[in-house]
Amino acid sequence: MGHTGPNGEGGGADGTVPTNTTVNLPPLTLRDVPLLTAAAPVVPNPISRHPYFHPSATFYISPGDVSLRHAFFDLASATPAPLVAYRRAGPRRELAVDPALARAAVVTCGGLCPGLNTVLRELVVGLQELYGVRDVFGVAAGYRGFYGADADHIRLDLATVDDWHKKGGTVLKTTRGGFDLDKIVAGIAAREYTQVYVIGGDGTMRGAVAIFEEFKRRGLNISITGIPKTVDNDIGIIDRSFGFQTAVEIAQQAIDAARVEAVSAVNGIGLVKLMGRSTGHIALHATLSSRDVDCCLIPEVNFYLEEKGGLFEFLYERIKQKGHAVVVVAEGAGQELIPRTDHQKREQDESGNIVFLDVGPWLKYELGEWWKRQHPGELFTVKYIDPTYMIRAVPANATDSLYCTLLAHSAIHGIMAGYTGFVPGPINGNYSYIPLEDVAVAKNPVDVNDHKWAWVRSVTNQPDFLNRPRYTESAVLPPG
Ligand SMILES: Nc1ncnc2c1ncn2[C@@H]1O[C@H](COP(=O)(O)OP(=O)(O)OP(=O)(O)O)[C@@H](O)[C@H]1O
Ligand SMILES: O=P(O)(O)OC[C@H]1O[C@](O)(CO)[C@@H](O)[C@@H]1O
Ligand SMILES: [Mg+2]
Repeated sequence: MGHTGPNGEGGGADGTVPTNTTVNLPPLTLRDVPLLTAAAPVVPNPISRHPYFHPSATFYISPGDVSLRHAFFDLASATPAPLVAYRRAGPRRELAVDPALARAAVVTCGGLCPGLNTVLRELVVGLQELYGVRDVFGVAAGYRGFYGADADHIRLDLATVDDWHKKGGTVLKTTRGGFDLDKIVAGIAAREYTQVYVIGGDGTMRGAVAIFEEFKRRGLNISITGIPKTVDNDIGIIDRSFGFQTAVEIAQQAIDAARVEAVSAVNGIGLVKLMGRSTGHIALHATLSSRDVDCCLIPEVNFYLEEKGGLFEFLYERIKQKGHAVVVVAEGAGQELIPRTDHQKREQDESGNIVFLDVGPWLKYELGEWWKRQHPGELFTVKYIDPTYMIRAVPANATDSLYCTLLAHSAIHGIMAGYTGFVPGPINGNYSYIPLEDVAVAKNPVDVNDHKWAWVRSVTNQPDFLNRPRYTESAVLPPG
């Protein structure tokens, strides 16, 4: 069978396209990244003069190279979506920045994530070894470090960062909050930084956009790039964020332990809570990797506890079938079901993120109470495991280390080419430069209509919770 062209063109009477026929694709839009307005005169890339490494003819990215946002196209669609392209990341033959005049600042913001130190190390290594940038500074403790004391600006060199990739966390320290745009930009200008590398999650990217705009408003010839970090994998457009795969791997240990505890009890349930505020990627991938999970609860899927088709009835049935059950719950799942006080409804962290209630102990308690009511006298055990910080406070695994290295180097190549206000990241495996403003607003929820969630459902055989009987409102405690 052939494929139908976008407008039914090129095919036989039935509208199909014979194989090996050229098909007209929709127009292509380049989501370009900005260039520094006052880029320096063109400088040949110093990598060309490297004493040991002689770049091949294809080493440099050509000015016309782009990567496509979507790898799949529906040739049968009558209204095909426009194609979106991004500039390919990588070294350019000619630079718009003179490395001899560059002064770089690197900073980490937001929560921890495996690989932060690897990115920091590779930024220093790439800037100094590949491009010969002498002045590289680590800014301590997140955005507030930019307007902190002299001691918050730490000169970095190859010797200093040598073993950083072996360490979890961030040697530079990180904080939430403290985003004072005027003070940050004034601090950057006062220290005469010419390029700024910001490593952080969605909030950090929104901050970087504000800094980028302020640079423009003040006419400052300083470039900025955001290197996306989030263990939750909740940043859109890019394939995934670094540290995520390490977190999924470490989560296996918690699921294994939960299974052992559940199997070894009479009517045992092993309950594991994993990170994931607004997205359930860690829980989803940990479930698919483990194969031992009977039910995976994520923020994107509403569930209910009691009544027909609910979680508890399902778990009871599963225990009757095989003697035990394992449940993985993402921290953001079921938040609307947990009773909360007015104060709890308003609570925020320093960055303004809503503070979630702890779904794990709540679920364990509700499950225990339900069992006592429904099955009095029957033995029952829930073992609850909360590996929250254990899955992110570790060094990156091999896959993430490689990823962090390529991200850091992509960021440097882009900055040296004169780009600013961009995020480096893989799109369908191709490292690309994406406008910061696009990444700052692009979310990455689990698509419950795509194959991945269907795989979870087929691996766990869990209910879809669509036949919710009586719960229609959030459970809310009376004021006080
Ligand atoms: N809308 C915004 N505008 C400017 N700055 C922001 C904004 N949102 C957050 N920030 C700042 O960005 C920094 C990091 O934000 P946040 O604590 O939300 O972490 P994050 O970058 O989202 O990382 P993660 O949530 O993955 O740990 C903080 O200093 C915060 O003040
Ligand atoms: O306790 P902290 O450091 O504020 O971070 C917790 C949050 O950070 C994240 O790991 C995102 O980085 C979330 O999954 C989690 O809710
Ligand atoms: Mg965030």
